[in-house]
Amino acid sequence: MKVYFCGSIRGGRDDVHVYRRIVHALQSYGTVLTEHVSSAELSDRGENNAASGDQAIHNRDLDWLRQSDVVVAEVTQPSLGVGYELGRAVDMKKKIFCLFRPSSGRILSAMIRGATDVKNFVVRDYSEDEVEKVLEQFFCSLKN
Ligand SMILES: O=c1[nH]c(=O)n([C@H]2C[C@H](O)[C@@H](COP(=O)(O)O)O2)cc1CO
Repeated sequence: MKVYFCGSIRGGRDDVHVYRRIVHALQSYGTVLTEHVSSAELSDRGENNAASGDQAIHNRDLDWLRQSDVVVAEVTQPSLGVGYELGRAVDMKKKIFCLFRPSSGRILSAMIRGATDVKNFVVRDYSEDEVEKVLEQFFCSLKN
């Protein structure tokens, strides 16, 4: 199974420790195409500060998105890139699982929570200590 993981980069790296934990858990279900999103070495400058590098990042990520079987997004830290990826993934009819931590005090965008359709677009509120369990439940549900 190929998993596309989305997490904030230029939107802010406050949650990178959570992304690390999610990617580690996801690797027990398949190949994570976007492992770099969880790298502690990647700052909020992104992979490449030169504007010319952005098109390469965009095109590579869209290729990976097309190849993926499932999209998992940590959406607590607002990110334009993650929102864009999710919109494109909906258009590609991907299975999408969004994870949000209410303990952040934030209120998730209506354009994400409101996209829930139970079958292909699931938004799950969770706390960090239950992340592995929540992912296990999601991947089990894919088998049914
Ligand atoms: O350097 C990058 N590499 C990269 O793969 N992305 C993708 C993957 C992330 O899920 C998402 C983050 O978007 P943003 O940088 O707007 O927070 O975009 C985004 C950037 C920088 O925008």
